[in-house]
Amino acid sequence: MELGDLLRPLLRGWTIPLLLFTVGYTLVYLPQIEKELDEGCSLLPDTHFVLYSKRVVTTQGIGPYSVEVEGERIVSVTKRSEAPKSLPGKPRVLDYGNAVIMPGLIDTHVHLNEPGRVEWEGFLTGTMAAAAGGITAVVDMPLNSRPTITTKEHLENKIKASKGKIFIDVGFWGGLVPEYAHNATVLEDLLDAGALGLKSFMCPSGINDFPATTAKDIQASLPVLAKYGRPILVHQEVVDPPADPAHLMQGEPVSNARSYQRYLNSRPISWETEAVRQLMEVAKDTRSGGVADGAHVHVVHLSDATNTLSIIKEAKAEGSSVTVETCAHYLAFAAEDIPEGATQYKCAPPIRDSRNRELLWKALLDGEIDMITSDHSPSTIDLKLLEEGDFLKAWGGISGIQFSLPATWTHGSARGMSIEQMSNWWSAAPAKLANLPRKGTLEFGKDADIVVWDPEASFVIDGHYPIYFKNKVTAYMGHKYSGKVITTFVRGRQVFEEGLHSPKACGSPIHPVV
Ligand SMILES: NC(=O)N[C@H]1NC(=O)NC1=O
Ligand SMILES: [Zn+2]
Ligand SMILES: [Zn+2]
Repeated sequence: MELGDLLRPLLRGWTIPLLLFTVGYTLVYLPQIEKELDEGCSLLPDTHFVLYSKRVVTTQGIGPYSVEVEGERIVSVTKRSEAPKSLPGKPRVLDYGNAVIMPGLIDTHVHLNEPGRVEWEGFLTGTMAAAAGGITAVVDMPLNSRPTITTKEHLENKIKASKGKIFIDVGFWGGLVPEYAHNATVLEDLLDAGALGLKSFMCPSGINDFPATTAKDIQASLPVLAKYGRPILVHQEVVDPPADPAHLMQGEPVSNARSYQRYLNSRPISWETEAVRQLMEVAKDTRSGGVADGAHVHVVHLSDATNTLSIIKEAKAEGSSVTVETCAHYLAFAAEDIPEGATQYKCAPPIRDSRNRELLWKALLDGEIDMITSDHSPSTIDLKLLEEGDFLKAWGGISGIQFSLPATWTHGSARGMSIEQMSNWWSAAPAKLANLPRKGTLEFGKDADIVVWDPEASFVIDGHYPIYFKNKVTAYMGHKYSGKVITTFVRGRQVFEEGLHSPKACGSPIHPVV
């Protein structure tokens, strides 16, 4: 008698119980485990629910819609004049009345600084602030974490460090530095490891381990990026003319260092214009049939709209694959209003005068600037030198990720911006830049990344206002804004509601679509 013959009668009696066990395990027990894993990820117990309001931003326009969410996705977007009824056995209906329901904001320019400079910021605090500001995804810059993210190993290490610490989804830009700019293998490894694109500086970055690239270095990276269809983002300042060394952190003490105008003069418009001129020259390679057809050049944080923008406009018109962002702080503040010694307003390129601010707004409304970011670039409070108020030596970087939505709305609505335009600059356009096809709009099948906010509610950011980023120094302090975030959903999980975050941080690292 063989073993099989022995087992056969045994198995015969066991077949049905075994089958039942397997089916039960798969249908009941496994989902239970998944649910437990997910427990604490959402403030809402439901995994199937409907959001309703009179002002939902859809691809068909803004109006009364219900948005049905099941699991991590949007499963329907339906126009209807009244909220559906909450009935037993049916998905719960969350009726937000006249509030705005909009795709979550995507901020493609943030410095979370972890690992390495966690005293400046970190995954946990940075993404808590983002969630409270209605941001559902960010793309993190390769600096100022330490080490900077210039190799595959560094990126893998960073992705590991984010585990269990992100409340929203986080993608990563890799860093382009002179050392590897001409080394296709290192760049390909970095892109294979998950960098959504590359980022480089055309001037000193403020930290020693992220040196500046020349236009030639950038040009060398473009064919590699073309192969992957990914962008390079460039900090568009070159030290030209090199007349004033005062902006350098280690410079000799100079008189008038508390004067904002003094700082502004130290980083003239010509720095931006010349960098963009050089950059648009190499961006010609991205044109159809060019050696870098498939790559894309993105100008970050445009501050100057007087001389620089026309060069970008021309490059676009001539067929180069180019986009440009500006930041919420350039749209919210003006040099004339910055008090002496108020280094919380120091950033690079600098905030310019109010006439320039109006030109930035005009360029956005005319479609010449593609999108907005926060360039949330915090440091420890001591590096801001608030007591000395020394603009020349203080860390250059504004913390503001939590206030991007209200600042943009307050200043934009005063200039005729619509909610849909804002949504385009803060969600659809950045989703396109980072190539996140599942994000950026409220549509069937997309990630349920959603912000609900009240455009009419206003508030003052004062000492009592809950600020979630680590070092609570911000240019937005003391200002009044309208546009209050009510709640934020990330892939169907309610991660923030009225001052409360979900108990667990269940955001995911974003991997490139291949
Ligand atoms: N290193 C760094 O984050 N620099 C940023 N800060 C800023 O104001 N502009 C920048 O590029
Ligand atoms: Zn920059
Ligand atoms: Zn930056």
